[in-house]
Amino acid sequence: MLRIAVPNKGSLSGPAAAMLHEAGYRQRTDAKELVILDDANEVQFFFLRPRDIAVYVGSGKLDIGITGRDLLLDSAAAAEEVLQLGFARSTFHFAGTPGTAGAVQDLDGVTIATSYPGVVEKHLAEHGVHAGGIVRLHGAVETALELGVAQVIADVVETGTTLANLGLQIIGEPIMESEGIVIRPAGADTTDERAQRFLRRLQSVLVARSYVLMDYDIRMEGVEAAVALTPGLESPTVSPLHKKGWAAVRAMVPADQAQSIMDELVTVGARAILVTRIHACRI
Ligand SMILES: Nc1ncnc2c1ncn2[C@@H]1O[C@H](COP(=O)(O)OP(=O)(O)OP(=O)(O)O)[C@@H](O)[C@H]1O
Ligand SMILES: O=P(O)(O)OC[C@H]1O[C@H](OP(=O)(O)OP(=O)(O)O)[C@H](O)[C@@H]1O
Ligand SMILES: [Mg+2]
Repeated sequence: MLRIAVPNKGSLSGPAAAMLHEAGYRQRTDAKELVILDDANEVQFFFLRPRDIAVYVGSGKLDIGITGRDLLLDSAAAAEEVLQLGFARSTFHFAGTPGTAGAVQDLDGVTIATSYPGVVEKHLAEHGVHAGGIVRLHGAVETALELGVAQVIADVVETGTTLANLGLQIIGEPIMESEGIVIRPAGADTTDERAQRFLRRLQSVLVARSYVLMDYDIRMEGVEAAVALTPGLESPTVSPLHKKGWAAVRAMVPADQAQSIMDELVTVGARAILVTRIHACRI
């Protein structure tokens, strides 16, 4: 039985549950369920606080976990990233009232409030900066400035709305980029078939979401120019049409390029171009 840690709340939990459902795994129907067994797939899911997931996986008590890259780094757990999932994307920044500081080098002796002291301490050490102190908070970190708990904050920024609403400005370069990731214990057996199967299923969801299937008809003499536009993953399927001198082509194309590829295909003579969503796949 593969034991997998899944975020039980916060920005990671909804997208993680949706991805696992799409990958064919049983998910909980009640948010109060903390452990569920998916017998058919031989996995057990443990719904844990996102911040604790790297700790459990790093200790080897669980085989795999879904968490945020920033949470993994903050925990300093002996776990490693094995797959990026593309959701809960955020950037981690220092911020303060305008004029407080221009770069990380200006933070010598400055008090910094954050929910991610591990990430901040590592970044300061890399830049040889000695803060005046780090105040650990569990949320609503931006408010620490108005309440005088710290002079600067370090926090997650997604749209920048929270900072803008409080009249705060980003200081210096991003500390790190984060997103939902899959982690395994450091040095875990990479040939473990059960873990590989789980990772393959999630990778397949990522591919199914980011590609579409494109079909079109084209005269034989136009096939080479057309397949150059739709090379597919391996190579496109080209089949003869009943009408002499014509072929049908089928290829996977990146979903976000589908419209521009269709524009190009029309110029090389393609007709009846159809785009279909991919429900599931294995590549
Ligand atoms: N507004 C946001 N947009 C995108 N990702 C976010 C956002 N806020 C937090 N995250 C990401 O979510 C993960 C933190 O999850 P966690 O559940 O601890 O906090 P949360 O999503 O802010 O939830 P809450 O604050 O309600 O507890 C981190 O990887 C972080 O980068
Ligand atoms: O750039 P934005 O789009 O405004 O998003 C960033 C905000 O979202 C998160 O807060 P959350 O709502 O999770 O509350 P919290 O601070 O209590 O964690 C994060 O801590 C920032 O405050
Ligand atoms: Mg939050």
